[in-house]
Amino acid sequence: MAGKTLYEKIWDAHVVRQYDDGDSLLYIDRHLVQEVSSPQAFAKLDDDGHKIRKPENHIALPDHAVPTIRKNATFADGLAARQVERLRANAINHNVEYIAPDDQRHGIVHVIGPELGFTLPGTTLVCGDSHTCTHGAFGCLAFGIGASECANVFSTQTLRQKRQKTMQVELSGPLPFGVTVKDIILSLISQIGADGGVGHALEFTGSTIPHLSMHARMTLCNMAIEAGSRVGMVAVDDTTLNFLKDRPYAPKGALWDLAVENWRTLKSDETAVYDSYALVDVSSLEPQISWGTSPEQTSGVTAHIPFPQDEPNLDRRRKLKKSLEYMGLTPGTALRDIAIDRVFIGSCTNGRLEDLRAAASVVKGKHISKNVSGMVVPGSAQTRAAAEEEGLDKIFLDAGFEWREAGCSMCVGMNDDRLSDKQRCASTSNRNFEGRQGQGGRTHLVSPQMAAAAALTGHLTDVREHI
Ligand SMILES: CC(C)[C@H](C(=O)O)[C@@H](O)C(=O)O
Ligand code: SF4
Repeated sequence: MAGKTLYEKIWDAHVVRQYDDGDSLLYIDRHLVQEVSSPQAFAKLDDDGHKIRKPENHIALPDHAVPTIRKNATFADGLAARQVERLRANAINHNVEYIAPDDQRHGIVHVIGPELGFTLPGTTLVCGDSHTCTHGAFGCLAFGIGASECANVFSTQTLRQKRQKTMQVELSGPLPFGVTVKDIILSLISQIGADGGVGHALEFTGSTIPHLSMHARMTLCNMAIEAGSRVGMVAVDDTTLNFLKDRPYAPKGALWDLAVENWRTLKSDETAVYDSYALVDVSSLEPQISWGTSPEQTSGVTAHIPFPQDEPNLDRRRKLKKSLEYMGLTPGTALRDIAIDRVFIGSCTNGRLEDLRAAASVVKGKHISKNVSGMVVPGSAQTRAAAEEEGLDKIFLDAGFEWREAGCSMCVGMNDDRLSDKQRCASTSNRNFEGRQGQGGRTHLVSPQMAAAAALTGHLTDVREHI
């Protein structure tokens, strides 16, 4: 008999009820609540006269709309200010722990969940945010949900869900010089497409994984949703356990030992069968750059902008033309010749300490191009403090970058950090949709090292020539 995949193990352990149509009612262990997606859920709760069933299983914090200059902070607009204030009021009203922007534990939900040890292996964790897949790096079943689902989790601590198919994504070989996990996941998405993972829970496996830190695994799982998959997972190993030990919300003492015993079983059985399979030959990768308006429109740094007439599929050809028009790019241009105006280093994809270290190592002792304005935004207050302890802030400031406070910042145009019309940005975030970083703004997704190198030269460039 076939064994179970990691996804199936955690799923089965959380089924409360099985419905005739194949849906399952799942028990939800933990819920992260942010300001953009929660107002309707709290309103529904209040309208129905319901209380939150287990307030201690939820943490609320604002990240999307918070200004990243906190002193004399002004909000981008009335909506942003209202969202943050409503979250605070709703959380207090419902006895949910609220982490304010000036709290030392503050940050982007997907950065602080793991930092606090709120994200734990074997659990189900949800948030009204599509990048909740990030937490799957800890061998937990984490996925983004909609506002009405948030209301269900509040009042019942359960969710009715359809079980996904499973996809094994094998990463093979060591990371070459100058190549990072960001390049792995961008390359996977360009290979299988932005819809390649639809209906599937991805599990990243293979010889590359044991060498990846938790920070790197989170970057990997963060972008599962950009391949169309709500879930991205990595099995538990010593790296996972070492990261979590002694974190504030992680179990302690005998409970820790008991938990570890259970968590060690959180890997797919040898005999497990996945519904589909993809392979990334990591050892042959080069640094990647997205050049279009979907993360799948990505190529290696040595490539050129494609010619739409070479695309045989008419629908794809039309989309390609439209992307290049929006991006203001001419077919045949070398990616390395594209001049940029701005650099953004941050987000829940690449705003963690290792990312900042990597970017700092490229710009140390140098100065960014006079044509570029650069911004570094740590993913959390703790990340910011740790970076300052190592002097990374000084390296960035000396190089001409701005050093901001934690938040989603220019990953998404919901706060003051935005691109203006036609501004071009090398960004470490995860989405390059039209208008994502500000109306008319043009985004190139890259790794932190690649973003740092682009800041130095004023154009997209190959980081391998700068380290
Ligand atoms: C605003 C929020 C709900 C959204 C998401 O669902 O992911 C945002 O975080 C994003 O990255 O696009
Ligand atoms: S940093 Fe970007 S991707 Fe992550 S939660 Fe915020 S807006 Fe979404």
